[in-house]
Amino acid sequence: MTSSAPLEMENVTKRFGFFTAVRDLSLNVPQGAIVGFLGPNGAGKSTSLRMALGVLSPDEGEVRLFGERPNIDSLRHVGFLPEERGLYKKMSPRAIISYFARLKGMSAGESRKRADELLEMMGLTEFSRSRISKLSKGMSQKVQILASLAHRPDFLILDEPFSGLDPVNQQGLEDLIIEEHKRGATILFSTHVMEHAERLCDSIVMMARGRKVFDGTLDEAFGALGRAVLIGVSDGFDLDGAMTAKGFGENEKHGDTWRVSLPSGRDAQDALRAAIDAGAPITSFRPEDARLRDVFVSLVSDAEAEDLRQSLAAHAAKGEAA
Ligand SMILES: Nc1ncnc2c1ncn2[C@@H]1O[C@H](COP(=O)(O)OP(=O)(O)OP(=O)(O)O)[C@@H](O)[C@H]1O
Repeated sequence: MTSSAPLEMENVTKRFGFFTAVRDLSLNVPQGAIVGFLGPNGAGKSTSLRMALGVLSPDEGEVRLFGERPNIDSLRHVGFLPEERGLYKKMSPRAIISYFARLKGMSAGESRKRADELLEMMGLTEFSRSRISKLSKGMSQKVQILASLAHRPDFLILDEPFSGLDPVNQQGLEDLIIEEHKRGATILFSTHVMEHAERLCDSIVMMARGRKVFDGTLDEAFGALGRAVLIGVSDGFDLDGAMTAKGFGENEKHGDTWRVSLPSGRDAQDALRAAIDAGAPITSFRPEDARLRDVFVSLVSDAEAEDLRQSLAAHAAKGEAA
């Protein structure tokens, strides 16, 4: 296998008619990484993943899979779970999984062995010879996931793999992703569910309205949100005035608790000291425990606000020109 990164996208744009679904996207999925691809509905995730596989061609920019434009050879090393689910209803899970493995070059004997092993891992052994039509939606989704990775791909691309699974099966899928990663696979998966990304990923890429709004490690994502502490005070104390005087300018009140943003170079202890020095009657204190969900909401709303600003500016420019 080549030493090039499993996936590189450079300034990729995709339009459908006048609509730009993906705008100037650059990203790099390095060998051995688990990357989460996040974004609200319609952000352009599936379109980007389809371009990564060569199912769609970009209008601008370049896609490289293991250093080459997606082609039959490079795709042999890739496993893909599409967003659209669907399997041959009359086949059994065992037959489907081994069929997909054989399509990617595995021998008949090895593919059946691998199918049995995977079905056991996902608790599906007793259904291995049933027809897909007899399985629940979640079960057939698990079979489709197993079919995508049966040939032990070097690079696994999963489009919304967790959607439609109950919490137990979501946990089972997290375990499977970790197993695949231990085996040596690089993984890129899209999701709306931040908690999976928080638990599994080395780094994340966030999209909103076709644009990349964040690309970095989880720590960098939390850093992008800005840190804060939550300070509870009694007797309607004016913490805002006190903290502003001590250089903590951004303070929001939520009931008796204030959210005090930490300016760069000041930490939680500095904020606590400042509140004590100001004589605040403190009833509670804790550094804010930011979640990926907060980062996501903040970056996505920034991107939406920027879009609105640009479209208003374009409207105004049109008006002036008329
Ligand atoms: N073949 C197509 N023709 C026209 N528009 C399309 C096509 N495919 C996608 N789009 C549009 O491009 C935008 C991005 O769609 P895409 O499916 O990539 O988003 P997504 O981030 O995967 O969203 P979701 O999480 O809802 O699946 C959407 O507005 C969608 O309607």
